[in-house]
Order: sequence, then structure tokens, then C-alpha cells
Amino acid sequence: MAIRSIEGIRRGIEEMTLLTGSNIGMQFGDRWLYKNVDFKLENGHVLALIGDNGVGKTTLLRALLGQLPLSAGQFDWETSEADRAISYVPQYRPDMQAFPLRISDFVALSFDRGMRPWLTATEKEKLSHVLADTHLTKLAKSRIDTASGGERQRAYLAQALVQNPNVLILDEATANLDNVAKFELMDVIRDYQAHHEITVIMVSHDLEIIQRYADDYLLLTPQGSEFGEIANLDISKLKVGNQNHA
Ligand SMILES: Nc1ncnc2c1ncn2[C@@H]1O[C@H](COP(=O)(O)OP(=O)(O)OP(=O)(O)O)[C@@H](O)[C@H]1O
Repeated sequence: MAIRSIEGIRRGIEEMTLLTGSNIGMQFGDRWLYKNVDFKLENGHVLALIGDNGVGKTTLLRALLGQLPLSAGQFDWETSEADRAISYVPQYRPDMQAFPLRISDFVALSFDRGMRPWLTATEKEKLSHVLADTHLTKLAKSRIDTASGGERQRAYLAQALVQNPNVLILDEATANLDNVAKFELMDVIRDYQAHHEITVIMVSHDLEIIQRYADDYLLLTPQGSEFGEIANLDISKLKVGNQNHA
């Protein structure tokens, strides 16, 4: 069991290690991306997954989501698969295809509605809360394809949040955003965490974002991995910087 953090006490979040990764290794052909990776994902924390381009961060996320088998080691979740809800926020790309949809309709796409075209009362209430949480209420009727990068990225975040996740994965979610937009996105997530029991895994190359928002880090390198509290991160080991995208 982890020591409950000050933040955790303040939020009243249950002290628990949600996921333990032990001796994780990933190999393609005879090339090992990494070996002997050990880490813990603490409930309610933000874990920064860091390392140089191509070291295997996305691959580790894919393994964690069950999309790729591990070559070595194992993941042990504290919760059963049925109790686990993982949502994903992709990287914003200026050239990303945007649909001619209102922001509220875009966010509502992520409800599991099957063929039902309308929203239930519960879904409408959830949508309204999440639009407020992501600062999109006033923009709800405007079109996503005319939204700014920051607004669009908050709409992707809103799509993830309406699914009531207990784990949120941010895959370079602040890359390509300007400073105002990237801090607004991260502040929205931090504020959301203050009221919801949600754990975050964040892949980022942005040192300022990592140091400001993460509790723990997992640094991947081909020579080995390092896991610890963010306060103990030796930034001289990183090639990351305060850039929007590496
Ligand atoms: N299915 C696969 N078969 C073979 N090689 C793969 C496969 N999937 C990923 N790789 C290789 O694994 C390496 C790590 O890729 P990955 O996308 O995980 O890196 P990353 O750390 O997320 O990089 P970036 O920071 O640039 O996004 C790359 O060299 C990639 O080509």
C-alpha cells in the first residue's frame, strides 16, 4: 500500500495501488525496446510516462490496454476488469479531421447508445456537467470544426470524461497546443480530479507540464527504466524540454 499523499488526503481518495507493473519487457523480433520495467500506478495520482521518441511509451500503453501482449513481466490490477473504465485522450494535430458537428453532439458521440438517436435524462445531465467541467458550456452549440485547438482538445477530453473513467490516459494530449491552451487542459483535469476518483497516465515530452502536474514518473530508456516521485526526477537524464512537441 502506498503512503497516502497530502493531495489524496485532501481529496479523500482511497489509498490504493491501482496497478503494479513487474519486470515488464517488450520485444519486436530480436530487438528489446525495454526490459525489467517496474512501476506502480497509485489511485488518484498522475503518472508521467516519459522517455525519448521511439523508446516505447505508446507500446507500453497499448500493452496496458490489452492491445499488445507483453514479451516479459506482468500487469497486476487491484480492480477487476469489470470495475475498470479506461478512457483515452489522443494528441491534438492541427490537420486532424474534424466533423461538422456541434461540440455537444461531438461529446455525446461517446455515450454507448447503440442505434438510439436521443439522449436519456441521465446522459443529458452527465453531458451538461462534463461540458461545464471542461469549460465548454458556452461553446456547446458551436461547431467543433471551427473550434480552436484548445477547445477541440477539451472536447476530446469531455468525450473521455462522459464515459465515467477511473483511469484517464493522456497520450501527448497537450502537444501542439499553445501555453494558455495546454495549461487550461491540465487545470481542467486537475480540477476534475478534485471531485472525482480518477487516476491519470500522461505521456508527455513537456517538462513544465510534467513537473507541474505529475505526482510520479516512469522513465523508459533502452538501458533500463526508473520509477519514482516527480520531485526526485533528475531532469538531466531527459532530452525533453519546454517545447510543445518533441
Ligand atoms: N507492432 C510492431 N512491430 C514492430 N515494431 C513496432 C511495433 N509497434 C511499435 N514498434 C516499434 O517500437 C518502437 C517504439 O514505438 P513507440 O510508438 O511505442 O514509441 P514512443 O516512445 O511512443 O515514441 P514517440 O515519443 O515518438 O511517440 C518504434 O521503433 C516502433 O517502430
